[in-house]
Amino acid sequence: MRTDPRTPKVGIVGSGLVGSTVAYTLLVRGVHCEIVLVDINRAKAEGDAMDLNHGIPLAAPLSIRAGDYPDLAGADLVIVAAGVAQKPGETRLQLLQRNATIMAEVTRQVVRHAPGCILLVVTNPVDVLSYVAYKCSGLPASRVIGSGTLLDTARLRFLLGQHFGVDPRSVHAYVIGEHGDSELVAWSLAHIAGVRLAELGPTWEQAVHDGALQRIFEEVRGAAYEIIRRKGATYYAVALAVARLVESILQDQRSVLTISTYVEEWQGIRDIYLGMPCVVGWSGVERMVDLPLAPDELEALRRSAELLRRAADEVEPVIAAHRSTSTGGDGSRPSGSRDGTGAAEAGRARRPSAG
Ligand SMILES: NC(=O)C1=CN([C@@H]2O[C@H](COP(=O)(O)OP(=O)(O)OC[C@H]3O[C@@H](n4cnc5c(N)ncnc54)[C@H](O)[C@@H]3O)[C@@H](O)[C@H]2O)C=CC1
Ligand SMILES: CC(=O)C(=O)O
Repeated sequence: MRTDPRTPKVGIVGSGLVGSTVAYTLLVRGVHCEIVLVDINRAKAEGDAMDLNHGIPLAAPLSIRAGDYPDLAGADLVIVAAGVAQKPGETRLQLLQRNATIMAEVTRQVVRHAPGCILLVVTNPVDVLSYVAYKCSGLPASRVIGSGTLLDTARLRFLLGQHFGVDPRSVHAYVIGEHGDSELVAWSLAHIAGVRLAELGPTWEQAVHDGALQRIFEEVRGAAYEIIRRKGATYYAVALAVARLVESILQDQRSVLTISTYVEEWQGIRDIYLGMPCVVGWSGVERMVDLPLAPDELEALRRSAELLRRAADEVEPVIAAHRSTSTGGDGSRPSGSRDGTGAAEAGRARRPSAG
């Protein structure tokens, strides 16, 4: 249980389409918190804060303001959605070189002012940039989280719900691996009401034989490309995914969500961030679920991890130039917060350790 009675403080760095929609979603969902918007374009953050504040009387009591990095002091959670987004036809990995430096610089600033925070990376390519943030922040891996395949998993559940004619919230299925072209579905573990898809009988047989599941997977994997081709960006569903994560963290829900998490060593996958179901609560990632994947799924996951590892190697110079000198991203905790209160740090330190 979270014992700290303060109103939780959430920073959003990058008040663009995604960042500002996350703030809007937190407001509309009535998530109890104080929000600070930071953007290199200060006027944009200020305009968003004004616009959102005008909705408070119609939604929920909340404090939203624009600020700079020092205003993040004492933040419990900082969401990073700063950087460039894909143009039509561009892959997420093609953003890597441009966004890695931004992520490294943003991370150093955030940790300088809010060392007790959980860092939640949304900027793409989210898995590699979560790795960059981890290495440059010096925070323990449990407190550096990427939004990972949470959005892809929601897309998958929506489409499977449509296909099988059930509420997508009753569909349990995970997209894992890269939030990108090498992602995969853990089909062998997918189920509806405890009945594995593979055991749904004629419905499943038909879905496999008429290629429906393959089409659903391709639709999930290609969703961002299709939306960006039509309207230039995606932001509503990702904002809901991030808000869901924020709720799980701030309210210590310990929900199982497919976030991007640090895998030190698991089934031959080493030293990389990638999407896996994890228990997420007030202290961040409490544990990764040890999925009993089918052999072909494990093989596909390893291939996805290898691709992410090669991408991480490409930004090693950026990491080397920005690596935390206090801890080197080795999992140890940076020394106390610079706001002098140590509030967020102390609040987390008071929590009982996870199972
Ligand atoms: N992980 C996911 O599931 C998703 C990730 N994204 C990613 O989120 C990122 C943001 O996308 P959008 O909001 O659509 O882009 P956007 O262009 O609307 O917003 C980006 C914002 O970042 C700001 N910014 C740029 N450099 C900065 C810096 N150094 N410090 C502070 N602010 C800075 C810009 O001024 C702008 O307001 C992109 O990388 C996009 O690919 C988008 C959708 C889903
Ligand atoms: C842009 C992006 O990463 C998505 O919508 O999945």
